[in-house]
Amino acid sequence: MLKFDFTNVFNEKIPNGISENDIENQKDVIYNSINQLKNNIPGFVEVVFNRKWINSVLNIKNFVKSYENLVVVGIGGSALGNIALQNSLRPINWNFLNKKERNGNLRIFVIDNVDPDYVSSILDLIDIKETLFNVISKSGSTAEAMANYLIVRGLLETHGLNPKNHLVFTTDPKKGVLRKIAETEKITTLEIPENVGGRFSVLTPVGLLSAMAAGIDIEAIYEGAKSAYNKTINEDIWNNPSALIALVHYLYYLKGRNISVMMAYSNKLYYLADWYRQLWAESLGKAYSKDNKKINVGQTPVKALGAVDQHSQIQLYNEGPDDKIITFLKTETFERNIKIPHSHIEKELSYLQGQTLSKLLNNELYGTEAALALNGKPSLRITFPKIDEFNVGQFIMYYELATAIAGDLFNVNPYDQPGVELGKKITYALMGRKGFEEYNVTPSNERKEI
Ligand SMILES: O=P(O)(O)OC[C@H]1O[C@](O)(CO)[C@@H](O)[C@@H]1O
Repeated sequence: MLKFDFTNVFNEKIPNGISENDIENQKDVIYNSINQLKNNIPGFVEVVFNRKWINSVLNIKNFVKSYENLVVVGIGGSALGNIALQNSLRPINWNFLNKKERNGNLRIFVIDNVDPDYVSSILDLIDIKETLFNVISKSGSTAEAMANYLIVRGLLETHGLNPKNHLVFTTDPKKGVLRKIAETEKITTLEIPENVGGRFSVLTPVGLLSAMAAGIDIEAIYEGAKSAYNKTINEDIWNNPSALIALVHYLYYLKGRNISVMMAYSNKLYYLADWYRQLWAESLGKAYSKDNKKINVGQTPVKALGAVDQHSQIQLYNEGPDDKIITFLKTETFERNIKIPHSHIEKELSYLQGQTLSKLLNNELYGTEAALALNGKPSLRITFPKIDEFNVGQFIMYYELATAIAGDLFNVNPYDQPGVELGKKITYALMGRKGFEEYNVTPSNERKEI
């Protein structure tokens, strides 16, 4: 079970801080929000109470396990959840282990960008004959995902391999070009539920396939997610992590704290912060309210890694503008630990010798947290007793629900992303896609470069 500590959110040293009364005053909005989550269960919650999605992935387990590598091709919500699960629940050196050390499980790669240096370097690493590609796109129209799919497909054909044997399409059940191709060519497909958008889709087959392929216990992730939902639909606001996360971020936003930093004191948890960035940014950064008034709201999510970013960001967090609320992610248990040896007699080093790295890292967290509190900066802390499937499942569901509740507080629709469309259309026009001519902009002539 994750533990949540909001003590430093209510710290009296914070100039223009929030009080427990401020939370109590929002109870009605929260009750409405929770009732919505109970009576009108969102698609991203429904999936974890339905065996269908896990079964759809287990059905192709033997096919998947016959490969050495799984390469996910997708971007945004189709990639970030995969990356977060892989990095938090498998060792950081996973892809360097041999098959026996991986218990027969697959190496996992994610191609989410269209930087040719990056794509080539991943393709260089794998033996294509031993590789299964999971092309993930809800819409089937995202340029980056489709370009990389075409590259992979071309490569398979160049090697004389039957694409059908090396491809899985994870896409909308009815719509989109991937669905059409899959039907014509009888390519294996997994469904992304119609009512679950990309950034909320990690617990659908989008995230489940690569997790299963890496030997991650997907049932335990679901158990964690279910327990988070059950805790969130309780009306005791003080015992409701999702509601409190949403509320403290919203109330501090109203007081000018328009940046939400998630600072993980664990390299494994860092990728959850990356996943959170899309969730919080795309869901809450909106021009219009639910009742169509121009409001231009949103809180900018930033990720940071402890202790590394103490030496790059913390000066700013401690002394810079009062525009941030910080969430610390902590783990009580590391898979491995390292004792710092006694190598010197110099007393400047004696405080380190004989101690462990885990103790140093967590004390760095406490030090940073205390310094921020003394400087009047709000922070909360989420503790993982252990980084395992159950707790990661909880974390994901708590944050998806917090985002839904924050949508009500900010009075925006957390499930759309109209602001992404214009840039996409201009790109289509620049790439010569028919039907998008009106979006053509002249990229170079009118600009001045020095
Ligand atoms: O799965 P798709 O449809 O390719 O979309 C990828 C990503 O693009 C967006 O639609 C826009 O950035 C995200 O919401 C989504 O996660």
